[in-house]
Amino acid sequence: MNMFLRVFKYRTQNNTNKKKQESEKMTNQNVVVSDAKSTMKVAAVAMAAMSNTSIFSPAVPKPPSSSAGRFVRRKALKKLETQGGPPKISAWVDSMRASSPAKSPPSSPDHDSWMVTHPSALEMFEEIAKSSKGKKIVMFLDYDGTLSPIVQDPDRAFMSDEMRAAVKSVARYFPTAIVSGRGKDKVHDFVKLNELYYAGSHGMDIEGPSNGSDDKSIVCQPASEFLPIINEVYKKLVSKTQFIEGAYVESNKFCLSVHFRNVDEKKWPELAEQVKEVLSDYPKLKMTYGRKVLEIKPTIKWNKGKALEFLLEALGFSNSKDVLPIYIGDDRTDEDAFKVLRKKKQGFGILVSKFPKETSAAYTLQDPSEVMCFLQRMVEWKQASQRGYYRS
Ligand SMILES: O=P(O)(O)OC[C@H]1O[C@H](O[C@H]2O[C@H](CO)[C@@H](O)[C@H](O)[C@H]2O)[C@H](O)[C@@H](O)[C@@H]1O
Repeated sequence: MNMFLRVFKYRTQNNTNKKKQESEKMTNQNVVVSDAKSTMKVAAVAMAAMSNTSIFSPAVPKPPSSSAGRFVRRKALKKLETQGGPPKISAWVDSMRASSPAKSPPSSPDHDSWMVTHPSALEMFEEIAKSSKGKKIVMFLDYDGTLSPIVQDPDRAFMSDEMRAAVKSVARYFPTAIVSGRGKDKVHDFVKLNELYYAGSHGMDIEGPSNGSDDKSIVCQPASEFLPIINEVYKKLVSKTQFIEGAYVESNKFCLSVHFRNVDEKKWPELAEQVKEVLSDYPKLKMTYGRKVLEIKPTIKWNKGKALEFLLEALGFSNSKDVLPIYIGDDRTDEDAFKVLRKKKQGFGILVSKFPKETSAAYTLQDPSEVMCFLQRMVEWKQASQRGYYRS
């Protein structure tokens, strides 16, 4: 991508009434791209993406009936996150439990039937490779639980050197983006590769690869106006939770994570109470449940799916015939990206999970070590096909 940069800033306040209402949620969008024409284009896409209120319900294969309880629990959790009015603390705690439900072990009937509807991306590699014929593959990778294993201490979720080498090789052949709930700089510090795109804060902080100077090819920060209240809430949450052993509030710049992985379950109601109390003063913030974490985000219509769409457009791949996006992730927040791909009938979502889960992903990988194998296989396949050895 050409690196002559211009900065384009726009505000949505002066738009139509609908846009005015929307702008209460998000008023400032900063976009930097390589030339004025594409700047306008990318800005327009971002605007369109922000104002799109429709939520797609893809034709996800029906889960096996024996898993019904788990899927009903997920639905209840979603309802709790999205419905208006403050839920009771007991409901919060139920949701905290539901966000880490009991697992069906691999080889259980549940697991076996799930693998039929969501086969292994390694086993289906030939199919995936075949469907990329004539298309440019773009890789999207979540970080925690995908490139690094889930660990007790969020600050020590390091990725292995072998994984780093695999990601580096993939990025040599395919544009590659890291899409994470972490702050962009923090996830960059973990990954340590300058040649990638980074979408931190659940996609609310996007930056293109550095060209060696200080310039960046793409910058998109749709939640920049929320920075002051996020910082304010961060301080309040740190202060309110400081005496709850094991609680950890992590600042992810445009969003916050309140970790309860190391908090005794008996203390979860107390933690929930404190968080609820702080958030009651901030109606412009919303909360969702992640893996033993409460995620606090601005109430804007932006998520990892929007970040994926933004990046594809910014990379010049708005024509779905030319591109095969592959998105690999393990988290509920990755489902927004899987849904986008399913809706567009474009590319594949790959869920990283050993256990059956409700998902819009087409394929699965069991854990980060399988993710690494998949990335290595992509590179070997690309090298072989460049040498003309690969027949599909
Ligand atoms: O979008 P992601 O890259 O998957 O980030 C989601 C959250 O990941 C991190 O928390 C999770 O991983 C930690 C380290 O393994 C684990 O201790 C924690 O329980 C998990 O929830 C990160 O710390 C959060 O800020 C991210 O939002």
